[in-house]
Amino acid sequence: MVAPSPTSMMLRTKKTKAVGIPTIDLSMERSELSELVVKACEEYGFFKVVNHSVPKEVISRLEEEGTEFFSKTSSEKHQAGTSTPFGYGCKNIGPNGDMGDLEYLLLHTNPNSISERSKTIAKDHPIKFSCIINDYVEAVKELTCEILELAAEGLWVPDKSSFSNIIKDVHSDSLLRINHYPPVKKGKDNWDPSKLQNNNTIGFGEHSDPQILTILRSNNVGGLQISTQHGLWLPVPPDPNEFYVMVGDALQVLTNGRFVSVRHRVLTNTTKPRMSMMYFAAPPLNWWISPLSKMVTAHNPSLYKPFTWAQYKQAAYALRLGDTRLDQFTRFQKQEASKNETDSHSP
Ligand SMILES: C=C1C[C@]23C[C@@]1(O)CC[C@H]2[C@@]12CCC[C@@](C)(C(=O)O1)[C@H]2[C@@H]3C(=O)O
Ligand SMILES: O=C(O)CCC(=O)C(=O)O
Ligand SMILES: [Fe+2]
Repeated sequence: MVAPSPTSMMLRTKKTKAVGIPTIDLSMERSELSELVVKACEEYGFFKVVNHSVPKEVISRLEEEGTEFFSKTSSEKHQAGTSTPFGYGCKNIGPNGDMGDLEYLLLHTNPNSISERSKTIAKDHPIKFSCIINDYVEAVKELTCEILELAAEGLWVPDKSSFSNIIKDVHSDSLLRINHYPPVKKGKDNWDPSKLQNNNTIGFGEHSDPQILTILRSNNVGGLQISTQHGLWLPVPPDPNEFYVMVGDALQVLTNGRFVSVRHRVLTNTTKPRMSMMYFAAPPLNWWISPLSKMVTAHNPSLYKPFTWAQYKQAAYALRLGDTRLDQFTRFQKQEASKNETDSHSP
C-alpha cells in the first residue's frame, strides 16, 4: 500500500497538504498494487518497495565487496581503471566538470563487460567478484521487471510487458553503480561555505537519471534527498533491507509525461560513510523511445520527438549533471510557455 513514512518525515507544503515518501508492499493484491505504483510514479516519480524478492545474501555479498574495494589505498583503487566509461571514479561525475564528495565504481551490466572489469577491480578474486555482481544484477533486474509490469497494468497498457521487454533485451544498456561517500568533517580545510547545503557538502549534485527506472539500495547512512513537484527537498530515510525506485527520463517519455522523473541529490554525512548501489535499467542503444500509443490521444498528443537511447545518452553526456535534458526532445512545452508569457504581457 502507499503509506506515508513515519511522522518525523511528514512535512507540510504551503497548501498544508501532508507529503511523505510512498511505501509499496509488494505482497499486496495485484490490482491494488498496480494502482499504487502508478499513483507514486505520477506524484513523486519515487517510492520505496518492501517485501521484495531479492535474497538478503545477494545484497550483503555486494555490500561486502564494495566495502572491501573502497577500503583499499587510492593507488590500488585507481588500478581498477578510470570510470570513462566503466571503472573507478573519484570526485569527478561525468565528462563535463561536475564534482561531488564521493568515489564510485561504474559498471555495464553485460556479463562479458563485468567479467573484463572484474580482472582489474578485484585482481585477487575476479571470478567471485563477477559472480556477485551478476547475481545482484539478475535479482534486481527481476524486481525492476515486476515493477514495470505493475506500472503497465496500472496504466491499462494492452501488453503488460511493454516496458519490461525493453530492459530484458540482451543488448540492454543497463548500468550498475556503487557509490561511496566518505564522511566530510566540519572545520576541515575543505569545508568551503560556498559549497554547503544545509550545513553539509554535496555528495552528488541535483539531477534526474536518464534511464527508465533506477533501483537504489544503501547502507544505514542517509543523505539522499528527492525534490517534490512543489520544489521541496524531502530527505529519504536509509533502509538497508529495502529498495527505493526512481522514475527516469526515458519512462517519463514512454508514458508521455504521465510519470515524472524524480530530481534527487545526496548530501554527505559528517561522521559516517554512506554506501549506495544503483541499478539503472536502460534500453538497448538502438532502441527508439517515444510515448506508447496507449498514452497518446487527440487530447493528449505526444509531448516528445522520437529518439534512440544512443541519441539521448549522447545529449545527456554533452550536458552538465543538473541540466534538464528532456527539453531538447520536447515538442510543445517551451513554445507553449513562451506563448503564454507573450499573451500575458501583451497590452
Ligand atoms: C554529468 C553526467 C554524469 C552522468 C552523465 C552526465 O552527463 C549526465 C547524467 C549523469 C548520470 C546520472 C545517472 C547515472 C549515470 C551513470 C547516467 O547514466 O547519467 C550518470 C552519468 C555519469 O556519472 O557518468
Ligand atoms: O548515492 C546515492 O544515493 C544516489 C546517487 C545517484 O543519484 C546516482 O548515482 O545517480
Ligand atoms: Fe541519480
